[in-house]
Amino acid sequence: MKIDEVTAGVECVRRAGPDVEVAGVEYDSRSVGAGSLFVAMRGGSVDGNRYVADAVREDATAIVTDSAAAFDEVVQAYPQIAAIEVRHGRKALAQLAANFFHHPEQKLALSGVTGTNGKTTTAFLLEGLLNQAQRKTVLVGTIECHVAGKVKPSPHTTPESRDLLELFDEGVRAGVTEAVMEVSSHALDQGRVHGLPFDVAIFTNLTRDHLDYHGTMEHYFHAKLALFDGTLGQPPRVAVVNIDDEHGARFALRAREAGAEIFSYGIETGEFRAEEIRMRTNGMSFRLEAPHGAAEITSRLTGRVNVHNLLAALAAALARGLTLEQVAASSASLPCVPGRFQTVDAGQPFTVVVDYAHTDDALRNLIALAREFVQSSGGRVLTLFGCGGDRDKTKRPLMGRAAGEGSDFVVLTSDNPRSEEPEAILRDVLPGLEATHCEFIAEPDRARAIALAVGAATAGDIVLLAGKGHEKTQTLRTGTIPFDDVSVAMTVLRERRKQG
Ligand SMILES: CC(=O)N[C@H]1[C@@H](OP(=O)(O)OP(=O)(O)OC[C@H]2O[C@@H](n3ccc(=O)[nH]c3=O)[C@H](O)[C@@H]2O)O[C@H](CO)[C@@H](O)[C@@H]1O[C@H](C)C(=O)N[C@@H](C)C(=O)N[C@H](CCC(=O)O)C(=O)O
Ligand SMILES: Nc1ncnc2c1ncn2[C@@H]1O[C@H](COP(=O)(O)OP(=O)(O)OP(=O)(O)O)[C@@H](O)[C@H]1O
Ligand SMILES: N[C@H](CCC[C@H](N)C(=O)O)C(=O)O
Ligand SMILES: [Mg+2]
Repeated sequence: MKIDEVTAGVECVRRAGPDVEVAGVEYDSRSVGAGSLFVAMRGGSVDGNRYVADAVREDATAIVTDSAAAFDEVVQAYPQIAAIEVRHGRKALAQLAANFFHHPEQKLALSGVTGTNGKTTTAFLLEGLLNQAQRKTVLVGTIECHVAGKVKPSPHTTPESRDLLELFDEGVRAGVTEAVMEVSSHALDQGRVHGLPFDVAIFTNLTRDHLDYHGTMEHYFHAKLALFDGTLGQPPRVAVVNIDDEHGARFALRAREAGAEIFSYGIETGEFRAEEIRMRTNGMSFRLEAPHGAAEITSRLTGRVNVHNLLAALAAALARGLTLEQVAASSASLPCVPGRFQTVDAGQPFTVVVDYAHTDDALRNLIALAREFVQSSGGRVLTLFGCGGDRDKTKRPLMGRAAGEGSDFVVLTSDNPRSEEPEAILRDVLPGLEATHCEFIAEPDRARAIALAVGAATAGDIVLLAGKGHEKTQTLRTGTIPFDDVSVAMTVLRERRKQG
């Protein structure tokens, strides 16, 4: 593709160099090959402009940079290279990639889910509803990506625009007509989804997380708002908003002002409501009250948070043109999401649950649900959890408090310590946990901690293994090792059985 075609619509500060052919668009020098256009941009940890020489060595034909100095250097040192200076690297990258992949984002109906918790679950549910209606989809999110049923690994909740557009392009070529994606606050803030024309935008909830990145809840709120208020280029056609959340009304107001139609949902308020909820450990049902009728909904998912997630997915599916009859008929067969309230059963007389709760709000909801379930058996709630390293430290004591307040016994352990000292993370949790006077033990080794939690359980109890959900690895200072809560728990349960 000619450089002029790739750069069409990109706001350039300066341009120089020849009229080159572009064979690929890359934002990482390590992916550059012959004919690539390399977008060199300043990041939070390194300056991509440092890698311009590497890109040239790999036979890049064009450099787009967010640095005036780097632009001058390319013009002087590499006259054979097309040089373009832009103000915002990631916004330019999004436009360049959209041009390069022939605008697949305009050939798909895009639904985006944002919020602190529930994005993965809601996205899976919506994808399932669309698939049941014979619509081919792309799914993008934390666990994995799907392109017309083909499963692909997911390095991020929301990939860089270039990778996203490549997935969309693959989808379009496979006959996909809809894309459902999780949109993280990091992605919104950085411009990874800049220019994407969302048809439906979903807000699940806003509670404390990621303050290491956003600084304050107000900044975090504004990052998420960008999906609704036209900041990305245009507002969504429909905004599906959780009106039970304390921030819901603000999202709805700003989306409406921007021109979106609002589909509000909530358990008791909102246009899409759940009435007569009946909850079981292995499923639930309720009557969906919608603006144009009502329908009986049955699901394999359980818990109040999943009533919200289902309402969001149902409202979004209706916004995408499915009928009430279609969504009601499909909901019962939608599978549970891996690592979200996933039970581990080796025939033991108590329940073991693996869940991805990694915020204080999610932990509190999870424990409250477990409490409901043990009420009839008279059992206890035993909670194992940790906090991720190199992430929001302010949530650590709050998670400690949430765990201690609701549980009968807590096992405090490591999540993904990343570059941090595991014991230091545990120390940050203690003030909140100790304030609750709940009995607890601290064991930084997660496998050993799981054995302790399961070992402490007796008939009728619920053991919650929180924080890592579907994850198959644990990241420590020494590297990333294979680790899976479900299989560790299964091994422990089987051994416990053998020992009688
Ligand atoms: C805080 C954050 O979002 N960081 C992401 C971001 O980093 P950054 O902007 O600081 O970039 P950088 O690493 O400084 O590099 C700058 C530029 O130099 C380039 N580079 C770098 C090295 C090199 O040798 N050559 C080269 O060209 C990089 O590709 C990049 O273009 O862009 C990088 C390139 O895509 C990501 O790898 C990195 O993810 C880090 C590892 C990360 O942990 N991100 C997490 C926090 C994240 O994004 N999470 C969210 C949401 C989680 C949720 O769902 O709650 C997500 O969407 O996944
Ligand atoms: N609607 C909800 N409200 C509050 N908590 C929820 C909700 N849905 C799920 N949770 C809790 O949050 C955990 C993570 O859920 P999910 O993976 O769907 O969220 P997410 O927003 O995709 O998270 P992440 O940002 O880490 O990708 C679940 O295991 C559950 O404990
Ligand atoms: N998307 C979240 C996932 C956290 C999962 C938890 N296991 C952890 O490592 O903190 C994050 O990157 O902050
Ligand atoms: Mg997710």
